[in-house]
Amino acid sequence: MAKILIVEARYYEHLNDLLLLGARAAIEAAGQAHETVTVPGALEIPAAIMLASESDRYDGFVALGVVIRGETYHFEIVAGESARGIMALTMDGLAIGNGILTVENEAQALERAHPTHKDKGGEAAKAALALMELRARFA
Ligand SMILES: Nc1c(NC[C@H](O)[C@H](O)[C@H](O)CO)[nH]c(=O)[nH]c1=O
Ligand SMILES: CC(=O)[C@@H](O)COP(=O)(O)O
Repeated sequence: MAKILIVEARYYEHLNDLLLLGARAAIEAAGQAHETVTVPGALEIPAAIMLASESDRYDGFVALGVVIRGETYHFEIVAGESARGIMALTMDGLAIGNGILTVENEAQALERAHPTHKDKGGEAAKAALALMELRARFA
């Protein structure tokens, strides 16, 4: 059984709960195991994945979080740099699904976080599982 580490940036509690529901359901439907760790914000997710990957305990990773645009340029930094960090780790060979929502408002986030709506948490988990399968195929 493979083990996936879910790294969640718990910036919006209720939205993260929905993303977690979807991600965990997808992993369990695939018959795999999961653990979850929490970081303060999306900017900390890439570092948390990097640190966890050094343990060799996990076969894949799912990044979950919500970044909602505010008044300043900080949205671009948080959204862009968390995505860039995750992509860099993915290109370094880690199987990571990116479920960090980068949206204009809470309504957009809710629609995408809800597992019975756009289920971006489940989508990210399925992406990580797909990369894990590809890695096994090419091994
Ligand atoms: N505004 C949001 C943040 N900001 C916090 C950063 O992610 C980071 O934790 C801080 O800059 C300290 O390094 N994080 C989110 O996940 N979502 C936001 O909307
Ligand atoms: C995405 C953010 O960092 C944002 O929530 C922060 O809000 P503000 O730009 O108004 O400080």
